Amino acid sequence: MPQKIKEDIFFIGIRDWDRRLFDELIPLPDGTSYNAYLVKGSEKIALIDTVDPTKKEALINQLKTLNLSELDFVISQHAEQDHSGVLPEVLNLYPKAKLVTNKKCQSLLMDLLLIPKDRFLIIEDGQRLSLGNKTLRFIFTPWVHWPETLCTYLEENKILFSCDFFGSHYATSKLFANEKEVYFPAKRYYAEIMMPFRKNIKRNLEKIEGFEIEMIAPSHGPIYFHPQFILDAYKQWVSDEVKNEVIIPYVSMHGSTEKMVNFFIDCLIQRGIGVKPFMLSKTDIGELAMAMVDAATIVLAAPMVLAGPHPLAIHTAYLANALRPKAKFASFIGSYAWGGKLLETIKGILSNFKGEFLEPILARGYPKKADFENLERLADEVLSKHKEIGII
Ligand SMILES: Cc1cc2nc3c(=O)[nH]c(=O)nc-3n(C[C@H](O)[C@H](O)[C@H](O)COP(=O)(O)O)c2cc1C
Repeated sequence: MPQKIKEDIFFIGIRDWDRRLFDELIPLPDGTSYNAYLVKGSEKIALIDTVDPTKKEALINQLKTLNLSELDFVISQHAEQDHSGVLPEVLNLYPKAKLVTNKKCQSLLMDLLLIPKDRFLIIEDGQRLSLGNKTLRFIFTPWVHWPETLCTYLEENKILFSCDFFGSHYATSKLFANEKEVYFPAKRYYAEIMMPFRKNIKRNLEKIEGFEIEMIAPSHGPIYFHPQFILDAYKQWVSDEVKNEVIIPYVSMHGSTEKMVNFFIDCLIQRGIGVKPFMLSKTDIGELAMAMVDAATIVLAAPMVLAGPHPLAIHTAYLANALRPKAKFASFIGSYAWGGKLLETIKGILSNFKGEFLEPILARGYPKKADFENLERLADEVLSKHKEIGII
């Protein structure tokens, strides 16, 4: 059933309580929601985004419940199918409706969903669209997280419809966000989806700060009734500030690397450094991504397998490189028996990393006295680097 947000403004999103994987990659411990919104002006009616195609019927039913004789505009803020996937059906149902979006989104929608060109009404950055007593203003916010992304500001009610920006994969019966509940799902979402575009997010945050915002209505997760909380959280996440923390994603087949990792964890704790280990064969990669939002140092740990790093370490290095965390230091711990290309392979994958590589520690087989001494030395170096940048 549609839920009223304010007079003539409705949430007609769908909660996907049971979904456990997104993009065939991202774990969804809390499910998700696809939020569509309906805005009724005195003269025109606009739908903002649709839902994932798997929830097509549920959205159409919500629209039918509202008894609309016609829909004038369908705003598409993002071409990805979890928001655009039901556009073809909606446009069929309301043949007079114009699909309102920017040129980039038009081009993507034509290719992804085969929407004919004559259905579009193309808008420019900052343009207004009058619904009578309500006015929509479009704010282009590129790269949150695709090139075409835009937000819609409802001027009279000071509501920012932000699509994926500020979203969270969090299915909840609450329409409005409870700050404590939504903080970690929103941070996880930022880490997985937004972090690679940190610099763009920063620019877009500054851009929307020019608007007086009383409510943020994203396209995943609950609505922010007190948006300052999520704006402040985003400012912190996109800042260059890092925390006195070391993340250790690790894998070990026969216990040698694990022994080194456990010893290194103790060394760091003794030096007053926060540690977050992640055993790669078990970890939820969303948790790992979330830890990458603010850790100062990442130390990957893995043994040699078939002349290179263990494949799980390769996968993680690839992911970390793509997510572009703001870590300032990185290193490697591992074990081998006869040789191969371990460090070269990892460093080659981490091509986006612009920080400093600290001397890695490789043990031949099970770690021995000299290896433990080297791990102590690496912990000392991490300590002095964290002191150098003023986080201890
Ligand atoms: C399937 C497999 C392949 C391996 N390939 C290599 C290799 O190419 N080069 C090498 O130096 N060691 C290789 N090793 C040996 C391991 O790197 C070595 O035993 C290491 O100490 C294992 O560390 P772990 O106890 O943390 O798993 C291989 C081991 C296994 C089980």
